[in-house]
Amino acid sequence: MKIDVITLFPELVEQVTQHGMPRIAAEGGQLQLSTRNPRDYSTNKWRRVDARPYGGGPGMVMEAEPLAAAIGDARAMLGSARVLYLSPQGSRFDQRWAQRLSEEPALVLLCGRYEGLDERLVRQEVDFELSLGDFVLSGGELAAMTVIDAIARLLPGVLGDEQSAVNDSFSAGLLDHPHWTRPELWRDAGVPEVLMSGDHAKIARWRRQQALGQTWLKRPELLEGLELDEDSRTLLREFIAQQR
Ligand SMILES: Nc1nonc1C(=O)N1CCN(Cc2ccccn2)CC1
Repeated sequence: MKIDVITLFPELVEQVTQHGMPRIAAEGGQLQLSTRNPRDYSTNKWRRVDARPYGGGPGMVMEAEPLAAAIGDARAMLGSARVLYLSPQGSRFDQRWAQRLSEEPALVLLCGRYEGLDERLVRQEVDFELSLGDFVLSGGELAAMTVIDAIARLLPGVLGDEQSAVNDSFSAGLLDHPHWTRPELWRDAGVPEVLMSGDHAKIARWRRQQALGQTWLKRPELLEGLELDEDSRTLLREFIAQQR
């Protein structure tokens, strides 16, 4: 998968393939990341790419033309690529979006700064507008790096088999089950007996119940979107009964 990121801070975004799963994906050839600075497409000698907003008001707006030219070059290099704009106005990014985007052959990620982009550029060039959440960052770069990380782990061959199980719980729409590791006793707190039993079927069932229970406790709205099978409903009822 090819990703080209249009950003005023290429050196920041390029850090994302220096660590973790994006690094593994880049070294393994599953992910090819490139960056592009809109200032290289500026038509003025100051390399400015922002201007004052029509209608007045604070801050600056990124001009359409340098961004459109950068997108044009990115698309020429990648072949037909969808354009994703990271902004607080977008649809909420989640694991389903990560899965959906990881199936694209190529993406152009657009990182905005200042107060945003000229609306005509958004309307004419942007295919997806996504938000990481209802908060305001300094720019789209950290959001783009987060999206790249979430996509990279889903690319074929990047996660080992044992790790893809981690994905399963999230992609199944549930929160993860809790984890314990050595020492067996820490500050007088031990480990649930079932995890020491060596009974892998029983452990898997207990972990499923914990994932269901933790989701019920912390993010009940996630359960509303799921069709639980009879066994899961039984596990959840048992968990809830134990809470009382
Ligand atoms: N939340 C987020 N999820 O994705 N990106 C963000 C985010 O906060 N930012 C900061 C502002 N940038 C520029 C901007 C400002 C206003 C309207 C559109 N664009 C975009 C990226």
